[in-house]
Amino acid sequence: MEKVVHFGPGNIGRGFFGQLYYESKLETVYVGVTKEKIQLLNKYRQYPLVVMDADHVKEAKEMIIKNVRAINISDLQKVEEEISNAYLISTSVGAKNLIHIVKPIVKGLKRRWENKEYSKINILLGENMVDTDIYFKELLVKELQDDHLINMLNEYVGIVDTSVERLVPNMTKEMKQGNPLKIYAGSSYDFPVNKYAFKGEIPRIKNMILLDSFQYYKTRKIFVYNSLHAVVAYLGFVKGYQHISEAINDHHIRYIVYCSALESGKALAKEFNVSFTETLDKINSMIERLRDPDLDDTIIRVGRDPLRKLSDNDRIIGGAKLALKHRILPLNLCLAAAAALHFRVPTDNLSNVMQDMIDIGGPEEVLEKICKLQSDSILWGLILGYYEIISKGYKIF
Ligand SMILES: NC(=O)C1=CN([C@@H]2O[C@H](COP(=O)(O)OP(=O)(O)OC[C@H]3O[C@@H](n4cnc5c(N)ncnc54)[C@H](O)[C@@H]3O)[C@@H](O)[C@H]2O)C=CC1
Ligand SMILES: O=P(O)(O)OC[C@H]1O[C@](O)(CO)[C@@H](O)[C@@H]1O
Repeated sequence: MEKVVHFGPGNIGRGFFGQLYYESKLETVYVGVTKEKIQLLNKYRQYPLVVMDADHVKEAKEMIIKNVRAINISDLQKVEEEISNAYLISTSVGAKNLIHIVKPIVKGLKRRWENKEYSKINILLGENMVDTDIYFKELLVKELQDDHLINMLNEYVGIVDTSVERLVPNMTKEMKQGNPLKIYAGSSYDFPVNKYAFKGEIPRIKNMILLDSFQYYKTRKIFVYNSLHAVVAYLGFVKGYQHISEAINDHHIRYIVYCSALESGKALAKEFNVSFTETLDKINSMIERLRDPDLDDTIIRVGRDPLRKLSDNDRIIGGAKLALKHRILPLNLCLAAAAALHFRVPTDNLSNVMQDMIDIGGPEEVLEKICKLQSDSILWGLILGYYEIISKGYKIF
């Protein structure tokens, strides 16, 4: 049985990739950081997955995902060994953690080549980030240093960006009852990937969709669908809600969410010269789906890492900049950015870092360093204006 080394045995790692690989008759070796989870995966070599049916949420289907084991990222030698004879590598560690898996991957690749293993290998990136492939390749090149090794990377390693469509929410204590490895997931099975990024034979993975226009597809996922999700979370947080379904069922919030998605969606259609109709249908159905309390999620999870979500090429500012480029005034995205600047969750480290930045340098510090905005720009003025309005407690939504 061929082996996949998958970094990140979290929600998407177990709730999506594990199933894909099991059903494609591949073995999954998870590389993680949590000792207990690694021990459990090695003890049972399987875990239960509950797939919730989108249209008949009460008819959830439980299955057992098998052929799994796990190793710790700190055990560099084992990681190196596993990569040296792997069929495929994949990730779902969170964009901010990609930097921490570069060294072990490079060591594994070097070991492959030292062993004269010159079969081509692909790295599937399962993170919510635009241009993850470009970013990750830069990290690999920096770590490899040597020109000869960089040539080897170019020749033998495919760095493939993907779009994970499935939603895996926060696991509550009740959900994990009976088995801490148990995971609940949304029903989406599709796995779109960048068709042109593979090296060698394209791996046979169930439900993998080879897309021609991957760049448009992925940017739309982040700038429109993930964006509207984040907008619900940040506006909901300001209004004191805890769940996404509560926030989206608030008429004022729903209206702003819808308008924000129109701003980025229309800008994207113009940028890529495609029709907006299909995107509009999807925006409507996504908003409806978020209203369903059976598929609920927490505002804290969806809004997690606000600094990443406010960065210049991510779901809020990325869409706002593109909108402005196409002469669409992104008032609603700016309001959402201002709300995001108020996101303060003690357990979310990046929200603490953001609040420290704001305490020292004001919201301007985030706008300049993270959003990469100029102080004389339209977006700067709009976001700061909304930030002040929210700070002063005026009700604008
Ligand atoms: N949850 C969801 O519905 C979706 C998530 N995504 C993306 O998938 C990625 C993972 O998200 P989730 O699974 O929800 O998060 P998660 O927090 O449940 O999983 C991340 C996993 O990576 C592990 N990890 C962190 N640093 C690591 C390192 N240096 N080496 C090895 N493992 C490490 C964590 O311990 C955890 O098990 C993110 O980029 C997210 O944006 C994409 C689509 C859907
Ligand atoms: O996983 P991130 O990038 O922190 O953001 C959460 C977003 O990703 C998802 O988990 C899946 O796309 C959504 O629930 C949400 O829009």
